[in-house]
Amino acid sequence: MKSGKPRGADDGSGSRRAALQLLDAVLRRGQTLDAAAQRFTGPDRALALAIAGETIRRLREIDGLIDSVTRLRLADDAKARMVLRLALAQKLALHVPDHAIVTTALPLVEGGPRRLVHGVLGTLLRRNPTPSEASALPAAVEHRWTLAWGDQVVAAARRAIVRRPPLDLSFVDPAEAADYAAGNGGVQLAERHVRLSGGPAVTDLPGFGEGRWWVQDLAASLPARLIPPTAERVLDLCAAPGGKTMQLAAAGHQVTALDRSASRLARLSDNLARTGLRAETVVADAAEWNGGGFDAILLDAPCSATGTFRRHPEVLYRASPRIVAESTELQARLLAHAASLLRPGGVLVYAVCSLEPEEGEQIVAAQTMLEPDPPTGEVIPGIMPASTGELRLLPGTLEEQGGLDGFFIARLVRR
Ligand SMILES: C[S@@+](CC[C@H](N)C(=O)[O-])C[C@H]1O[C@@H](n2cnc3c(N)ncnc32)[C@H](O)[C@@H]1O
Repeated sequence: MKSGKPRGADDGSGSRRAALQLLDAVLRRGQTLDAAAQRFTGPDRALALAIAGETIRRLREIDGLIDSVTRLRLADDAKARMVLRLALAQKLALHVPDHAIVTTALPLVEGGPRRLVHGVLGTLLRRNPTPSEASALPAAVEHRWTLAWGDQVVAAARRAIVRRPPLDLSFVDPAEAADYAAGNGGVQLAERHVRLSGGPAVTDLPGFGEGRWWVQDLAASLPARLIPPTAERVLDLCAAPGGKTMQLAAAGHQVTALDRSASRLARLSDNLARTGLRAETVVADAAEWNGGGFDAILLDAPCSATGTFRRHPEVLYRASPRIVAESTELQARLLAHAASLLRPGGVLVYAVCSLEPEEGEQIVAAQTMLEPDPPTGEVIPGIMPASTGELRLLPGTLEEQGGLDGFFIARLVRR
């Protein structure tokens, strides 16, 4: 290339090679993007993550483009398809110029299907495709969610997956939120919570260093809002990295935060230190730990996390029926044990960031130790629990305000 750069200077190929490895790790080996990206540390990392992430968001839209010009359908895991996917994501979502897309794609198939990739890419780029406002989800997910939630929710999820989700901040001091929103181009959608639509890196935002807030999707803030304000001793089960622990501590509860992962609890302790909040921390298995008599328990159970697909689109390619079934077995055990740690009359809030009813409604319906404890009125403006006390947050909820992660939340009481 006549770039005038010294040999070895970045010509963009390092980030594309890294993106190819990330895509392979996610689609063929079932890893998360963050876990797969840990091996990359240099300047290529951010661009590689952006390319791989946008590819996964628009995978079916992109595959449709590729299939519209190949005579024989390329196998899903063919290298030519992988490279074309990355190239088209740069075209549709990242505004990379066509010549840069081509010159960074071809070295990835050197000694392989170079002519095929060059031909298909050339044809598609000449058509100048534009990004659509919705992209289909993996077929298995669409099938499941159509049965569980219906066509309109699937249509909303197709729109949500291609949109960049907003950044939500939870404030230590609720009195600060309104001024912060006004001063930083945000909106306050609920008490203590500010939504920003973009801007600098989180660590560069005003107030991060002083620990005035932490990042937390608005939906993820709802479970702790259902803990009765009068509860003194509150147990946060499966607590790390501590978004809900900080909420509970900021609301004035005496919090015990338990997680089985010591390294994730260390992150929770760092978060508490940054925000100046306090909680007792315990490394233990929540299905076995025996310290009882709590006034309230928040069980944020491990799950398939399919509700977080706007921030982690790859969850939709990972959450197989086997992973969901493994989660449900653990969730049922955790809920039964958590119920035994409550004092009589104590309240338990069960939450999962999952859009699979097996991990939410069905877990609560199958337990026998607790009864529904419906909260009255809206939890936050626009979000009303069902008469059973359950909250189901689906794609399409508060869409005009930027949407929410998918969640299931239930408030229950021990009689
Ligand atoms: C959904 S995340 C929790 C997020 C956290 N509540 C928050 O708001 O930041 C699930 C957590 O469950 C923990 N976990 C999984 N199985 C567990 C078990 N058997 N006992 C205790 N913690 C467990 C994981 O280590 C992970 O930190």
